[in-house]
Amino acid sequence: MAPLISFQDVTKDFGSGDRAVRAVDGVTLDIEAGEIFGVIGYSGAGKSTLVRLVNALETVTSGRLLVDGQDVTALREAELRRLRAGIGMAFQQFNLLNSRTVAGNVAYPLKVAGWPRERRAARVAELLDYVGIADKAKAYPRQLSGGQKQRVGIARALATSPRILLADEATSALDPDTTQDVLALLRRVNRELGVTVVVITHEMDVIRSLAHRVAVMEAGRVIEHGPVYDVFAAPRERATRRFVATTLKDRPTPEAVERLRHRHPGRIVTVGIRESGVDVTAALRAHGVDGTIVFGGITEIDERPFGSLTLELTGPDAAIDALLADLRSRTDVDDLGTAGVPA
Ligand SMILES: Nc1ncnc2c1ncn2[C@@H]1O[C@H](COP(=O)(O)OP(=O)(O)OP(=O)(O)O)[C@@H](O)[C@H]1O
Repeated sequence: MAPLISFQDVTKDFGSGDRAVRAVDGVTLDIEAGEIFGVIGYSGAGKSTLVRLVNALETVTSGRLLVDGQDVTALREAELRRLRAGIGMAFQQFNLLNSRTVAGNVAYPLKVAGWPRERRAARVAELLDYVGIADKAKAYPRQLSGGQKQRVGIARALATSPRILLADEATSALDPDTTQDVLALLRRVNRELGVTVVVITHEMDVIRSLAHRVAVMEAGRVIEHGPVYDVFAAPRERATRRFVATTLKDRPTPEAVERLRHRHPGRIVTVGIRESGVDVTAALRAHGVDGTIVFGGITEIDERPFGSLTLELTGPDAAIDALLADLRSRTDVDDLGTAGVPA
């Protein structure tokens, strides 16, 4: 099946001459129908610009961008309107109309699309019910919490039953609990309504708990992309490693290793815990080595186990070496050595 969104060497420049800024730089990337695709990067990396090209809020400078098989750069105004009707967008700052009620905000895109009043009312009721704020229909945005405002934003984005939902830092203004609620809603939108969701974020936790695949952006370029699990398990680029480190914190920093050495004179190693399953305890027993867990963390990414354990190993050197060789054949092992004898 052809991808729903296909960036083909897409570049976007703002301004020209000395003041030109290349916000998106030669991006080639496919987003498949039905997936939740995450785009992560630090501020200014070009994430917002990249997704704003999809609904033609920005125009492509060079390259080709296909959305649902159509070359966006070649579309005329009437066709662009149709394209945009098939793409919803949720924003960090919600972008609600403060002078309109919740129902009025959700009805707005339907009005623009020419829906008659009765059908609009029924659709709004259905949407508010779906996002869980049916009781707020008559409230005004200023009377809502951030999470409620984002539910309105998502209901509005879904009003015309788009195939694609672009969520630009949709949870960045929310507290952690509310963030989880909104992420759960986005997951439902994807699973139950079959909407392809593109999330932009600078938070790896959002990617970890929501996305199937991820692209990491830096200075306008996609520096790495793939299934979230694979990118987490084997990050190739420095920026990616930094993002991964922010979410799990399972591996000791150099300072923490120093502290560990003071408390634990034995050999310290970090063993990756992966889906392939490594029974560390059984391996210790088999090689006659004692192990004390001194650091670590295991979580799930895409519902698969992921993390690491750092252990202090004590026993004959040869036995420890044999143990490490055995573990290395099954997972990644980082040998941090012993106090005074770094590996
Ligand atoms: N309309 C514009 N005119 C000029 N430069 C722009 C415009 N929009 C974005 N840029 C520049 O393009 C680059 C990428 O910005 P963009 O907003 O896409 O990044 P981002 O990764 O989404 O960052 P943030 O998370 O801070 O929004 C930045 O250098 C920004 O200053």
